[in-house]
Amino acid sequence: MTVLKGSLRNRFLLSLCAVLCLALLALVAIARFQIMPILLEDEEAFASAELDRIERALGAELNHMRRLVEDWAHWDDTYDFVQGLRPQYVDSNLYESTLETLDLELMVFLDASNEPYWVAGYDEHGEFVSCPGVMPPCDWANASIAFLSRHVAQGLEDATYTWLLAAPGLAMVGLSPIHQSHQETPAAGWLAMVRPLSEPWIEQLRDTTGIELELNPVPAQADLALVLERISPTYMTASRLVPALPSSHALRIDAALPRQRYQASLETFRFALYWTSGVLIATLLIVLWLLERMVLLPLRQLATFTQRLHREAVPPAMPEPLLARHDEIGTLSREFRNLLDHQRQQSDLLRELTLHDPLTGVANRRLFDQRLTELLHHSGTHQCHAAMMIDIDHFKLYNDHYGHQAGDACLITLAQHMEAQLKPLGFLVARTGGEEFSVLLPNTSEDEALRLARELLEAIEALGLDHATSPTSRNVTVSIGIATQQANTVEPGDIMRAADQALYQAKANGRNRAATYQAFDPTTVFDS
Ligand SMILES: Nc1nc2c(ncn2[C@@H]2O[C@H](COP(=O)(O)OP(=O)(O)OP(=O)(O)O)[C@@H](O)[C@H]2O)c(=O)[nH]1
Repeated sequence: MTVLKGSLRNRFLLSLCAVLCLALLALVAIARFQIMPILLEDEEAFASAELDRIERALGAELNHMRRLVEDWAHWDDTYDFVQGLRPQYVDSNLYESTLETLDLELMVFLDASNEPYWVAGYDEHGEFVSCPGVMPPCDWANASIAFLSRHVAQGLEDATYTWLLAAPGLAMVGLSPIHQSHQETPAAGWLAMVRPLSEPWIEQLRDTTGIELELNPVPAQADLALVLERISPTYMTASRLVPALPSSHALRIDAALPRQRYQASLETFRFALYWTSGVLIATLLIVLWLLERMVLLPLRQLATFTQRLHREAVPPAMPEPLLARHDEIGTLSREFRNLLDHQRQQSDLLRELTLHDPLTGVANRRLFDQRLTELLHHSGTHQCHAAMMIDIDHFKLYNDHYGHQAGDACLITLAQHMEAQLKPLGFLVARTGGEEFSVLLPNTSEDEALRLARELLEAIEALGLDHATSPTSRNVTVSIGIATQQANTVEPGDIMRAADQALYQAKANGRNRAATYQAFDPTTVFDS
């Protein structure tokens, strides 16, 4: 069967493809505008939480520093030391291993007038130095000490402070007033401890937090918000500024973070997307297959059947599988078949009407001529056929006497009688005129035709249909003309003209009789 461009199958296929594309577009749009922002937001929250952890770790270090500086500042020996009462303090406490153990770069003792009393620390060459005040070799610490003195001079409350230092180097500072341990006395000075945020210290912070991080001094900015940079699908950097001293600076925490959560979520989403797409495509294919099986295939069968109806001389039968279906197509097929049957019946009836005489029910002239033509054209040269022409004698008188309706009844009675007598023998009786009948007698010789005509004459007279005004008989009688045809070279009209002439002869000879007409010799009329 030819596949039509605009066939239902192609249109469904196109429509389903369009639906599929739209559904996939919708999925992609959902992914792009709904899912991805959620994943990125989640990733931002993750980065923020990681930076919070780093800040908490820094806070814990500052607290540790706070406790350390407070311990030393609230030690009575320190209190005595800054008042010049315990000079041995230096030898017994401020030696190199103390700072090394405490991981300090510098310890500064300020006296009650906020002047440096003692300085101990590592100079720029890494050499441990310890000296009273900011004098060589402790002058390298000038900048830090000046910064601390300035802060203290600004009128700090009597409390312990910790800061992150961004300049001159990365460091953590603890500052505490020096008090006696058990007595409420005014502060005797301040103790400052500076711990460098060295690479080993940062490495330790990395170990503690499990985060790959850097601490970098940057110029101070108003906006301390999180900055996230997605370097690759698997890796990103998150930065946040934390306040530090001096105020012109800030400390930036840079963390390199894995994008595992994002990747895992993305993977899960992709997995779901692929499966959804797969299920969608499979569903559409199944729908197409079902459509093909349940609708398109039977529709094509129905279309093929209707095409064959036009093409084939013998109408084909409706395919049985279509009729057996219990769905709409089955109903349509059955109704279509019923319609066809009805149409055939109607056309049979129409043919019947066009080929039969409506009054008597016997064949009409059209059918008679048709059969006669077929018979003569399909006969061999040795076959002999005969034809009778029958005319009711004095039928005008019958009509005049008994009326037209009785005349009709008479016509019906005679026609039915003749058909009852001749049809079983395979002969065709037709009403070929008003009160004229013709009989076609295939494969019948002249003698046989004559014998049959005599039987018919007798039988009709024996019917005893009264014909009071007939000059021939008291009953209705007929006259019969007979002609035979032996060669198929003669036209159908010739045999009937010959029969007509024989009929004329029968009437001329006195009616209620049969006369034969010998082919091509109208003079040899036999009168019966
Ligand atoms: N009742 C009736 N009469 C018909 C019908 N058809 C033709 N006739 C009548 O048949 C008659 C034929 O008359 P004619 O041709 O003169 O023939 P006829 O009276 O039989 O005379 P002959 O044939 O010479 O014996 C006419 O009166 C027609 O009206 C019909 O269908 N019904």
